[in-house]
Amino acid sequence: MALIEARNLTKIYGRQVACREICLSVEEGQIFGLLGPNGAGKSTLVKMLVGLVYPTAGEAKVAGYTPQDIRGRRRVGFLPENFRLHGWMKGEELLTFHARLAGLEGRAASRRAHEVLELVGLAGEGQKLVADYSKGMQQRLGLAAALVGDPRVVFLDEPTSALDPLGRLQVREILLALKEAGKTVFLNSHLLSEVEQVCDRVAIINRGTVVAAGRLDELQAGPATVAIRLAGLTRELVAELRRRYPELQLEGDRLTLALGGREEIADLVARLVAGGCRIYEVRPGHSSLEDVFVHLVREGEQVCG
Ligand SMILES: Nc1ncnc2c1ncn2[C@@H]1O[C@H](COP(=O)(O)OP(=O)(O)OP(=O)(O)O)[C@@H](O)[C@H]1O
Repeated sequence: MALIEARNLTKIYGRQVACREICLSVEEGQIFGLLGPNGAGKSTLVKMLVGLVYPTAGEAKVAGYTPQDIRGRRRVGFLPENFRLHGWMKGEELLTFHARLAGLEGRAASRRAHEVLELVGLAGEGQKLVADYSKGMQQRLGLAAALVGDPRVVFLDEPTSALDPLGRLQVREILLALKEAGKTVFLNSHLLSEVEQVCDRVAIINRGTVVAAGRLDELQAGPATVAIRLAGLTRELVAELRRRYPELQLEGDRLTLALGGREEIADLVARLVAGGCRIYEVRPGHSSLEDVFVHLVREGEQVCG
């Protein structure tokens, strides 16, 4: 069942098109990653999905309701990118306040505040003023506030930008625990390695348009490389291969080629063997998410000038 659905979502600010006819759907229990360069429209898309910005055109459903519907909002947690928490409140007080807003009362609200403080690694810091928290601690507190109402769907806009490597690891663990508990997570992140490690599906947007979407292995299934250790390669065979693979490199007994896809490897090896080569090692490489991202964003720049 799709818990997040966007159909032709478009947002135009004056003459600036922030999002153009975005379609996507996220199944229940998935961690979905949204990637894109600065200004691509990621935050605008999230703001439309959580009901903070009205779309110019198109529609969205989150947890079965339109983003403005209070019944849907009760099921949604949100950590905005540039959030400001009340500095004059203590951490625990702020979370108890958010727990009350989410409908919990009295002891249940303070118990839940304790639980989420612990979940984000701030147990023992709840009596400090939020203004005295470090940036990373404030980000953890923001994440705790997003989770305090036990939402079914969580939108996190750059949740680890202020965190050290250990903090990032903890957030990844929290995201995986949320998935384990059946929650749906929509993650905006610049950190490709983070997305690669936790997301089931990914969309890449550039200049307000989705330029790729799918499972990570599908996105990475495009151009591939292969490194082959071999003996007996003749000049004629090298010339033949170079016509087909202009980026061919030969160093000692190691031949490296850029292929159109991994499925070409079997035919390539068969041709080498038929040409009299002995093969010692075949090592396929796949394109990283970074390769895919850079390729798509650069391609977009060339098309748009
Ligand atoms: N309130 C606004 N008024 C006018 N233009 C806006 C507004 N919010 C965003 N934009 C424009 O819409 C485009 C998309 O911005 P958005 O913040 O959604 O991008 P982003 O992908 O989240 O960027 P970043 O990664 O830098 O946070 C940008 O050109 C931005 O200048």
